[in-house]
Amino acid sequence: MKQTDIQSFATSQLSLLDHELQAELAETQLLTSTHAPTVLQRAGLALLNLTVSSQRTGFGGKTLLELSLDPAVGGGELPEHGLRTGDICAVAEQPKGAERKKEREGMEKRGVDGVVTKVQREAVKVALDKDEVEVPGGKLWLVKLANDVTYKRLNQTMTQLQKLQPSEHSPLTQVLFGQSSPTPISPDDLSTAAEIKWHDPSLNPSQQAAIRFALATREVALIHGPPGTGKTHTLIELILQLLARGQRLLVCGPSNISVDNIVERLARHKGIPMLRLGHPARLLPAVLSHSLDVLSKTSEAAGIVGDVRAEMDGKQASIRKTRNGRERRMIYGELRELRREYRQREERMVGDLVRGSRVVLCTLHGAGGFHLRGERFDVVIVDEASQALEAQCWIPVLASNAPKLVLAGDHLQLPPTIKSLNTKQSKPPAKKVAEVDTATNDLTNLSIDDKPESPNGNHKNPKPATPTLETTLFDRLLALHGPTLKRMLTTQYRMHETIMAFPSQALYENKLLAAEAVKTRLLTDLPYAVQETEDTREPVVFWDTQGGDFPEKSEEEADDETGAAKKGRSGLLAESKVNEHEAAIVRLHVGRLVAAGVKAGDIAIITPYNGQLALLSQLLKERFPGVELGSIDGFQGREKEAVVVSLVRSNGEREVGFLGERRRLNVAMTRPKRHLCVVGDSETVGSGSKFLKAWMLWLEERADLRYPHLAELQEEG
Ligand SMILES: Nc1ncnc2c1ncn2[C@@H]1O[C@H](COP(=O)(O)OP(=O)(O)OP(=O)(O)O)[C@@H](O)[C@H]1O
Repeated sequence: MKQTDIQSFATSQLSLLDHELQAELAETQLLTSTHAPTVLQRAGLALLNLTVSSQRTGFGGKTLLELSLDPAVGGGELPEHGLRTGDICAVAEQPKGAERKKEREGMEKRGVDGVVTKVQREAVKVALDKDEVEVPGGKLWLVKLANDVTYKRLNQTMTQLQKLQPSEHSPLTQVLFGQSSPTPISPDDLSTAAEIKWHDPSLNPSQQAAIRFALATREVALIHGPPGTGKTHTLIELILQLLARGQRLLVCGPSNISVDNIVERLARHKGIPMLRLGHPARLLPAVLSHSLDVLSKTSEAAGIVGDVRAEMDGKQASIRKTRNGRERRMIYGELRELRREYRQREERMVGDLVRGSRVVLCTLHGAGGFHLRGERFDVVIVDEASQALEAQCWIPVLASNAPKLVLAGDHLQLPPTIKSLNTKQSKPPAKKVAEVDTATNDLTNLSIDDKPESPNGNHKNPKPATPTLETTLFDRLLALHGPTLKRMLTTQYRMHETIMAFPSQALYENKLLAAEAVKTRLLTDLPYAVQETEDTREPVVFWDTQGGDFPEKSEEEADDETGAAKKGRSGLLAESKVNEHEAAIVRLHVGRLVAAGVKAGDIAIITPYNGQLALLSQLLKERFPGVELGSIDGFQGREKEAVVVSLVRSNGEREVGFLGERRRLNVAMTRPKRHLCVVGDSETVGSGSKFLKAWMLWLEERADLRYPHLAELQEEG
């Protein structure tokens, strides 16, 4: 790519991002203006009948509100709601009665915006965005807003990229855009890397090779980690090795959980000066002690900052007590002064902490915060890079000024969540970008993509198609520079070798090996008593429902038949697929596993369709408490001893919908350790794509095959 290509890349990303934002804003606005508050609450978009139970000063000098149920409605535990830490929301007076609609239209104007910082059983905490706002009185509600913060930062980043002058293109940027080729790794570099003293002597050869490669690389290295191959394990060793070479590192992941995972493991190695940037409310307990907020409380400078904070808390409390307008204004004035002072002191202290850290860890988004301004790093490491938008990856790249980038991920699992509330498949969906860690399970719109693609990337094509938002940096670099840029981890520590066989053959060039410890592990080898049955001795079971007796239905058809009320679903939130007979097979199979002694907590049921998920929950939750139910997408990154997959699609038209996305199927079939049970119609599913056809044939040959009979199901059910 030439200079103009970098510009046009950034320009096209900006326009795609804007398009997404507009779609999201339109959707949220439509939902909140056309639906009653109770409907929004059931749909997970609002929380009603709240009151401010406390108000104080939080990190960054922001006002923190604690909202609990109004005692007038009985107080106590909050009802089920969909608000999560990190959600952007408005706190506003709850509209009532006939004026409801009119009032809601003005809601955003009257309410105050903030971010959810903590969700508890009886309270939700919100950090307000603006400094001087009057918190509305009376009965309040909390409404989710479109998350434009994410977009704003992506937008800033792409604008920065767009404006880079050719003289400002670092060698890394040039390689990332194909203006130059990666520097060949010299024998000198490799021989230095050969003298490695490993912290973890148990690393396997492919992990060692990936680390040597990443150490020797000048600009960019990709570590390709198929399921269970110890990608994070490898990154920890890489981080230790880079530190031993005196390098300063910025380590990021797309979600808080991906970052915390690394912090937790790194923390086991004593004495590493590391700092976790990010809001403490979102952090795991073990990670907290390395987080900025805690360090700033315990460090020396914290005393001085704490004094101002206490004074501010006092003022906040007195605001809520006084009703006198003049007095309130005066207190607000004083608060403003204090806040300014607080911020100055805090920034100085934070600056010291950041400068003193050799490893800074944060989300990709978090790397764009002011804390890193002007900081320099030697290497940026991004874990789960194939689950991040390319624009997100540019945040730490530009913020860190680092000459070297290491991306770890698996581009053959699901890409970042780009989704829409509009689930009609017939028209092109308006998509939205969701924060990966707050992703819900609405899956119906991910792109159906079964293009033939070499796992090495299509590097023979020198002109890859114009990247869309979904094209990850990982994918784009593979297409641009080919497989020389990556090293693949090949020993997996999760699956029985039979479970591994198909994904290895179909997606990973037949290169996966099962580690000795897991290779032949069955449910009967669990560390507790499990009876040997025709199920527990099989690593892979396939219930083939072909023949037309197990038809799918749209969720609406199923509801109409049972007369079930559509709880809080509007046209925008509805439309999925269910397969009732398949659900009965799942119940039968799980029942048999449990009867043989497999603990319910060791079993997961996953399906691509929300409708089926709801049905399975109804059927199984009470009967088998402890069995985990989830969407395939939500289960990425997870594992279980036994996994049952319900494929749902069974129809005369042979439509497979988003089963056509092989990366989704890959995730589904690589979650189990000892037992995979697939329930599906080989005729319908096998017609979906070459990949699905191959999978169905493989299952017919290699799995323990079952042909279900309706009568038998009814008997056992
Ligand atoms: N060299 C090794 N020897 C023994 N066990 C290993 C080795 N490398 C990784 N493991 C084990 O494999 C499992 C998976 O490792 P890790 O969590 O790092 O994998 P991952 O690739 O990041 O996971 P995912 O598949 O979710 O991406 C862990 O239980 C880890 O302890």
